[in-house]
Amino acid sequence: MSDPAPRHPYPDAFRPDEAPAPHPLLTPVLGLLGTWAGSGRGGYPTLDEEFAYTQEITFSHDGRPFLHYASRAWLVDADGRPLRPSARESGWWRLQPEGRVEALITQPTGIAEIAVGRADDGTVDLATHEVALAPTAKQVDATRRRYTLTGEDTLTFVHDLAAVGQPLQHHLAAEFRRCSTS
Ligand code: HEM
Repeated sequence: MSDPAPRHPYPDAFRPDEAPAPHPLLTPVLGLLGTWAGSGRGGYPTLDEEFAYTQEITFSHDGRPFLHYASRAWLVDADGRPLRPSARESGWWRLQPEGRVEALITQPTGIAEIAVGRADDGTVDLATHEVALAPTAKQVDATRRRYTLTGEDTLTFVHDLAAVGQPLQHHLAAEFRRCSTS
């Protein structure tokens, strides 16, 4: 009798040297594969004060020309102790020729973004192509996300936001270290 609930036969890879072999179109983003943890600060003109946060990001692939992307953040106090869960999102980065990227990203706050941009020489720069909002979501008009590999195991991230009547401007900046992949 066959197993009624077989495990998925095509698990994701989190390292370039892990099976399955990465699709050639993933070459410009191979340095991002894996799990990253870091901390950052954020703010916005509509908020009373800045905030500090910690964030985990994971990029993986299954041999096809897209990355699975997942991010979860939590607010922390001045000593880095967790205060509460914060932004969470996941999606797909579809790699195209010449390092072009089409990213589909959704958040539990009712925001779905399609961002387009380029991956090149250790940086990924994504800007909004379209935003779709659930009926009760806050107004978000555009974002810009820049990821920069500053070393094999270090990554910076900056995020600009045009939302709730404000023009595109700084919302987040963070620095990450690669988590061990053994
Ligand atoms: C690490 C990721 C992020 C963190 C830690 C973060 C944190 C925050 C915090 C603390 C607030 C204030 C409201 C609250 O206390 O919850 C906020 C507001 C907001 N964030 Fe973020 N955020 C993140 C990513 C994003 C992204 C990716 C978007 C949009 C695509 C976004 C859009 C907004 C909007 C629209 C507001 C509401 C501003 C207002 O109503 O005045 N955030 N964020």
